[in-house]
Amino acid sequence: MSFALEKQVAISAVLRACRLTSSVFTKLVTAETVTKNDKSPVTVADYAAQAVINTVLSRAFPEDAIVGEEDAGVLRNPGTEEIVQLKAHVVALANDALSTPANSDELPAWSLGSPRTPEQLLDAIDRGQYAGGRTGRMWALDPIDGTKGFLRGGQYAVCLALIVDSVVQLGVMGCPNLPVNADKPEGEKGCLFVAVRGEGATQRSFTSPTLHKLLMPTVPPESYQVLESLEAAHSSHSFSSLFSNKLHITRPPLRMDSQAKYCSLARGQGAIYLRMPTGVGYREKIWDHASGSLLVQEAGGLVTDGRGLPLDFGLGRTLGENFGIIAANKEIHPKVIEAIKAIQEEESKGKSG
Ligand SMILES: Nc1ncnc2c1ncn2[C@@H]1O[C@H](COP(=O)(O)O)[C@@H](O)[C@H]1OP(=O)(O)O
Ligand SMILES: [Mg+2]
Ligand SMILES: [Mg+2]
Ligand SMILES: [Mg+2]
Repeated sequence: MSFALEKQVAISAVLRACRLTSSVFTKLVTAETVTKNDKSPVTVADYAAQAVINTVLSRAFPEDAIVGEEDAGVLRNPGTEEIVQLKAHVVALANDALSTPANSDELPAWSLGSPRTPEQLLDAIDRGQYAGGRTGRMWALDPIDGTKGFLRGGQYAVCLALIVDSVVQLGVMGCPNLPVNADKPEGEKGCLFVAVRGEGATQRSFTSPTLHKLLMPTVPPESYQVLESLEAAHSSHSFSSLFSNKLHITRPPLRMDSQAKYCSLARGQGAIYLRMPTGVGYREKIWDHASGSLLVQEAGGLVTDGRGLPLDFGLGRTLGENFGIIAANKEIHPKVIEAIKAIQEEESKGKSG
């Protein structure tokens, strides 16, 4: 199945959300960032982008479920003047993003309906509360993946995937701060990555609708480089350094926030995306890996957990008991799994010896 309509709708929704997040960044004030219960940040832009994308999806596919990262709980109980203003700003940004004219290849604003009331937009955010599961159609949405990257002006991605009966069929990611040409870091920024299962991985700029095919290159061992999280709390940097020693990798790790790592890997930067657990029992979320893992697979790579097991998108909102994430091209991937096993064996011998 080609999912042509789903692809067009997802591209339009992600591009609208990316324009919104980019416009917010330059004007963001501290009061517009809230700390969630898990201590991670959420900003006015995360809420507004989720409102925009869920509104577009609900209009095009009213029956589809959505598993989105954010919920509107904080905005529904405005206990302080700051939250009242945050809610007003979310509403204004979302309505603005839904009503501005788009490029000719996108869904036109008129097709998205008239301005939404605050209640409609909060309801749109909360359409993302679906619990996930084994069967049926559902969208996985991360309105801003890498909120810390967004806040520091680094990499972040607006990530949307369609999952049907636990299998990711479509992935669309917008990376506003990623250069269109990886070899020209100071050139035009704003890349959209699109993958459809069985049809390949593609990239385009935000401004031109032409999709360019991505194929992961063969990488000689002396050019291996590890892609990993910038945040040491998100993946084990110490394991990564043991791993680099094991494979005699001399290049320093390429650290960046968000699923921009999958995007970079798919277009030939780095060679191995290594995300090993830090040991605090964090469960990876499906919206953090659905679109990126499909992109890498469609570009010719393999994505599994650290034991070589496939990622299971049918377990609910998380990937369950998965152990880390490994993405690499098909030649390198088995070597990575082997190296991880060897390090773990050495570590356990060290502990028992
Ligand atoms: N303790 C954690 N371990 C692993 N990933 C985390 C943790 N806390 C948050 N994340 C999520 O990891 C992703 C960012 O990882 P990376 O380090 O690859 O940029 C984000 O989705 C982030 O959420 P968020 O979407 O809120 O930014
Ligand atoms: Mg978050
Ligand atoms: Mg995320
Ligand atoms: Mg997020």
